[in-house]
Amino acid sequence: MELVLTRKILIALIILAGISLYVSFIFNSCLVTSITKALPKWRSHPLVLKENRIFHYTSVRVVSLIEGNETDISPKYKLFKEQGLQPSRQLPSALIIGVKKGGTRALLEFIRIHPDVRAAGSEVHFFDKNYIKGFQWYRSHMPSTLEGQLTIEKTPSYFITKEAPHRVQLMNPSTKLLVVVRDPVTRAISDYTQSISKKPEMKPFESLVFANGSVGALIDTSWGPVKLGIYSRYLEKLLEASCVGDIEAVAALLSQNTDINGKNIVNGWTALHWACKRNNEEIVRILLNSGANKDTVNNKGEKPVDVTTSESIVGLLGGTLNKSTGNHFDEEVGVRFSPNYLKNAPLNGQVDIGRLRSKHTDFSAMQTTALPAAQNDDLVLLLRRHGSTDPDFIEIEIPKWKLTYNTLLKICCEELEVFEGQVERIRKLPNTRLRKDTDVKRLLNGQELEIVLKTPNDTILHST
Ligand SMILES: Nc1ncnc2c1ncn2[C@@H]1O[C@H](COP(=O)(O)OS(=O)(=O)O)[C@@H](OP(=O)(O)O)[C@H]1O
Repeated sequence: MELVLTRKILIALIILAGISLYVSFIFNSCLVTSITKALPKWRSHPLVLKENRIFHYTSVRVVSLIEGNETDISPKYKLFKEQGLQPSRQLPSALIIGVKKGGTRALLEFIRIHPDVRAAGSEVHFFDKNYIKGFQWYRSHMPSTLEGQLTIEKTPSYFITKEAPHRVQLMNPSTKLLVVVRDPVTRAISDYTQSISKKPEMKPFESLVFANGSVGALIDTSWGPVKLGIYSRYLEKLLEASCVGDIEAVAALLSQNTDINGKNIVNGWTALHWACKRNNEEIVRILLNSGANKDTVNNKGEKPVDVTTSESIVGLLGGTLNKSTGNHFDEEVGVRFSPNYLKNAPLNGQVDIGRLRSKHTDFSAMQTTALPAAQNDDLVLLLRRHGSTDPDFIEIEIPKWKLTYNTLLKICCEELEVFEGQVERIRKLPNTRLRKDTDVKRLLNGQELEIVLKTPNDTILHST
């Protein structure tokens, strides 16, 4: 009996060993086949080449946009995350830019109820106080969004920040701007109430709002809370600066050797007259750099300098401010002012630059596109900081018409978050130093650039 049992166990063990051997053989054969199949691929595309490709062409620094998001407790965000969707941070496509005490917080809160809207919680103050920190910094302050969701931010002081419109335009010309206004009197009271809550020693409202402090006198329109309530004063500048396409159109035309001093056949105005009239310093600079004649007179005998109210433009033109020009805000009569933008509304919403506009087919194409054609005419450059531990390049885009050494330097500094004064040189890789505008104008798409800093250890303002 015992002998029979031992034999049975022996047979079972032999069968088990046979099965194990067979399974092991099959498994190993599969492995060998896959490795053999994979090897030729590795030989023709070595891993090291792949890494080089990433090294050379990665355009955006790899930053985790999901980790470190513990503070984001929005239920809808959690829900999306649970569904395995990958959110990322985007620059805002809409901004609530003012006005202070106009109900901007309420507006933002109402809009963000929509599930496809995500908003930065607090005021980011990028276009006024934090612009130097660069767009990467700005983006890092935005909430995570999914594809199709809209990012929105509110900072009421953008409305009164002179540089804000141009800066927003540089970020994205099609950014939607929302302004909520309120009865200027109640707005002023609300503004004052907030100030006095912080500074209880402030004088009473009545003694600040009237010109000489006595009730019933003229309103002091230079006092902040009143001044801010004269909305059209700020709106006018905003609307002017929002004529995005025209700045680029002027440059596009100039690049085609158009008649820079061409006059409008009806009023004799030149492009420089219009740029001055609209206090558009950037266009004035472009025109002057391109050889515009500042002494050309229109049919009324006015030079460009005679139609501007901007002291800085007057400085550029080397003249004196014409106080008798009826276009400037008349401070002495308080709230009486001339709405330039409406009074001189250009045809089709575009600056009148005389015959230049109709001369060029490229230009007429620009009128019909939502984004200026110059956007398609951007030069894409690859940029990194010399000696950085991060070897990746980032992509930067510069409109070709804007290509000057200074513009390039400015954009590079903004992108890499360094001060211009810290830059020792801009190097076109592998070994050419860029020195002047003509060097920059010769750059081609995809050119790799390095910013070399004077003191590498002290240059990073913000780590990413
Ligand atoms: N829905 C709605 N409609 C009208 N007014 C409203 C609304 N919601 C808020 N408010 C009033 O707006 C004032 C605050 O404005 P802001 O949010 O723009 O303030 S801030 O600039 O961000 O500090 C503040 O005004 P005061 O109470 O007079 O100070 C709010 O009461």
